[in-house]
Amino acid sequence: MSTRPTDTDGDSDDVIVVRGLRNSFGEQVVHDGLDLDVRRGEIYGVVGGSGTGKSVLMRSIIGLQKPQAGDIHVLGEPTIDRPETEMVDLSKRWGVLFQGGALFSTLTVAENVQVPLREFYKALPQSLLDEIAAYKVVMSGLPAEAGPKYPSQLSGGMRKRAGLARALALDPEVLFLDEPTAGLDPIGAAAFDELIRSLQKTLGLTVFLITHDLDTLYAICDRVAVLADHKVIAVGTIDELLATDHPWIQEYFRGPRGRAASASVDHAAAKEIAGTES
Ligand SMILES: Nc1ncnc2c1ncn2[C@@H]1O[C@H](COP(=O)(O)OP(=O)(O)OP(=O)(O)O)[C@@H](O)[C@H]1O
Repeated sequence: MSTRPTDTDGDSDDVIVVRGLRNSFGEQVVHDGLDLDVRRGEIYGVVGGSGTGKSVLMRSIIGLQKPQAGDIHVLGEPTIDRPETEMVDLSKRWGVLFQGGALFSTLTVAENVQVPLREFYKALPQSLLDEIAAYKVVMSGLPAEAGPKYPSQLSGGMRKRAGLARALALDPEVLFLDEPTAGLDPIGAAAFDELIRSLQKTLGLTVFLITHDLDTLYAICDRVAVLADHKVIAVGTIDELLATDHPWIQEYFRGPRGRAASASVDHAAAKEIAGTES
């Protein structure tokens, strides 16, 4: 486990590199000297108390929030102070699922998925837009019949999947997810976790995942970064994090909910082994 990145430039295989990030709103300092590195092909979880700046961090990385200081590179390219046209080209290479899905309520699911396609590839014929949207809808685990429905006609879990279908519209290399399982029941959340894991494997995605969901952290994250004191105070596998003596980390992962999440992963692993052996 590392508490800070070991070099200043990041590894060439790092898809996201943040150095010396500072964000503040008036007197309130959110980040100060924050560093992180996300490796290609990993699911990188980000946790921290409420208000520690997880969403502001994600918004900074994708260029929606201009930091006071720092360097950010995604896929080897800077995201701070880029000319808009260059930023548009870069942003085609990632997909974002915001908290709450952020779907357009007056558009159907299929039309929502087509929004980024229309924005970036204006000349695509409608037949092709329809075909791509239908494919992304099914890829996100929705029935094909969900395409012509409006967000208000879907359950919370289906709306998340619709948001995911839109995030996947441009075949991204990196997927940013902000609290994807918030508001889902445990079964729906576990199914969504599985979907993320399987998409990450089959599409070779790198995933930056903000979550409060301990089950998600245990089930699918390769490494987890902990935000506190305005920076990433520790990053590693959950076992590595458990070996630290930071009080917040201990309380978070060893508290009753952390123990329950750990037990449920152990139980799932035992069932899988039993299934393989029978
Ligand atoms: N545009 C803004 N203007 C002023 N303050 C902001 C703005 N955006 C975020 N903040 C503040 O920055 C802090 C971090 O916000 P952020 O949403 O990143 O927290 P978070 O860690 O994602 O929280 P949660 O886990 O509750 O979603 C909060 O105190 C928030 O009020």
